[in-house]
Amino acid sequence: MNGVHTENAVRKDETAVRAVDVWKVYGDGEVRVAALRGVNLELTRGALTVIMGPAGSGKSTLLHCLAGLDPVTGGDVYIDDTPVTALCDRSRVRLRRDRVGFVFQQSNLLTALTVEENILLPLSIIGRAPDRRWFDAVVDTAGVRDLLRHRPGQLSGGQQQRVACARALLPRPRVIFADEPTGDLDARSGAEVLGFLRNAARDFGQTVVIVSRHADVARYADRVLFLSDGQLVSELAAPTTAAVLGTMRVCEPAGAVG
Ligand SMILES: Nc1ncnc2c1ncn2[C@@H]1O[C@H](COP(=O)(O)OP(=O)(O)OP(=O)(O)O)[C@@H](O)[C@H]1O
Repeated sequence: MNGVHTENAVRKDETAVRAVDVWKVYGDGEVRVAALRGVNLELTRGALTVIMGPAGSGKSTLLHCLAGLDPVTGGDVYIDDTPVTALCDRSRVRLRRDRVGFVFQQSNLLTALTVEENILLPLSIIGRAPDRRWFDAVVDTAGVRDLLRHRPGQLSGGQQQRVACARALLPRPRVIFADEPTGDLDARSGAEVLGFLRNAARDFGQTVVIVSRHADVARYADRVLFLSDGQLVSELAAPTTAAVLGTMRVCEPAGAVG
């Protein structure tokens, strides 16, 4: 892929994200919900990890806690060796800005800007100039070169989401967190988005974490973790869709797996 390698690529066997006995409790009394109940995990640098589980199992909560978007109730999260959970609000904002990339179900592109301006926006905000070779590699991998002068309103949902992925990757974050990135897309567009994220991990050494409740997402993963009722209950390495469905049937309440 254009011979572009990141600093991440040579440090592939290190731990990029670590959670130690993470708890997240919402509310108290009768409305108390323990969304995460003692989650421990280590995610390897340069791997694409998918966190799966049924609706309400705590996937989004876990992603938000790992990414420093939400404070935890107990336990610790580290990105590299930085203790995310021990940072003050300002430092957490800086960590998210400098070291974390996000892709959400909606692409959240700015409609007044061109595709190119959207992709460059995170760097523009912090006054960093793009490395043109890296920009080209990211744009070509995302398959959006022909769209650079378009505005988001002129793109399909799948194209918009690939632009959002390119925007997340361009600053070379330590981790890209994606929350149901294909939730709004048809199968083909979803496959293109997931293919992009997998290539970012394989070819650029980008650490990627995706949460999803759809078994077909797992075929792009190096590793799948299964969350049930706020706890990690199982995992598979480089799984087939059939293996994922089998594990989901064991892990999930009856009738939850389609
Ligand atoms: N802000 C909040 N306040 C109170 N409870 C919450 C809040 N956010 C999530 N929860 C609860 O925490 C639990 C886990 O929710 P979460 O959204 O993390 O699950 P999920 O696996 O991502 O679900 P889905 O697949 O439907 O998005 C659920 O019981 C949910 O109702």
